[in-house]
Amino acid sequence: MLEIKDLSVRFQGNKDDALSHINLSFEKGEFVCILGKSGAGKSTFIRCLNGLQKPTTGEVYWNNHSLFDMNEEQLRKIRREMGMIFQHFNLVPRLTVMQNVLTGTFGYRSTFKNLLGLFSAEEINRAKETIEDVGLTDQINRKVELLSGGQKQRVGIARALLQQPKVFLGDEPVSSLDPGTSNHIFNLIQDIHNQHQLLTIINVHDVHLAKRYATRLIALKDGKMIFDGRPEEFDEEKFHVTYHAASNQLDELPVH
Ligand SMILES: Nc1ncnc2c1ncn2[C@@H]1O[C@H](COP(=O)(O)OP(=O)(O)OP(=O)(O)O)[C@@H](O)[C@H]1O
Repeated sequence: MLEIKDLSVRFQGNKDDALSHINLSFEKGEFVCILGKSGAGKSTFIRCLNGLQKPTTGEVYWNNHSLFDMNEEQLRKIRREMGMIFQHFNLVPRLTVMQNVLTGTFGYRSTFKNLLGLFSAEEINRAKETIEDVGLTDQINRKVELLSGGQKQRVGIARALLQQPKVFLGDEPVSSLDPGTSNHIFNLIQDIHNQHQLLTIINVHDVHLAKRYATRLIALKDGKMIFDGRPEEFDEEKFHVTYHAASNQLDELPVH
């Protein structure tokens, strides 16, 4: 479904790769968490998957089509199939829950319609259902700036869901939330993942959370993939290597 071949990214002016020769493939139904300490390359990786970040070398294939050979219109179509949620929610604070969620239809509509803010009855009904799915019906007409962090992330999830995505991408979606709320958000993501049989790929700092929900873990360190396996295989030693060991020890470690 999603295939990454020899993907490397080096930002202009940097002497090291942010991502270095990553090879991976993902299938529908997998719940993948990406681990790694700050600066390991997690966000850059997620941004490559939906074409927001162009690699220096390598390819990302979506159902056998190269993302980086596509024109803007083709890429826009693919992005509709990729719902994305963010650490800082990326909502419009002065708009209501309903208005924010309806922006999830933008990928499907002409710019002219977007500017006029026209939504069909069908779109409005679907948005209402999605807001109900994330448990925010009682907040539907409230401005998003008045909501808690957990509620804001629910709006972000509802907006992504309205796109009817096949892939759900998360860039540290619970890093701004307390542990209890993070659990609730992960429960919700898991329910949605199971119900719609998605491919879910999420960056996360909390290893316990990742091990509880993921079916597959990937660890990055200094842009290199140092682990790819089942959550139960990510033991104390792998944890130490991912978060503490010096980078110059990496060459001695096999990739799992
Ligand atoms: N736009 C940019 N220009 C230059 N360097 C960048 C840019 N974006 C990221 N980097 C560098 O690329 C590397 C990987 O960054 P990235 O944000 O992907 O890491 P991360 O694992 O997501 O970190 P965090 O957990 O702190 O969000 C870092 O060394 C970072 O400084």
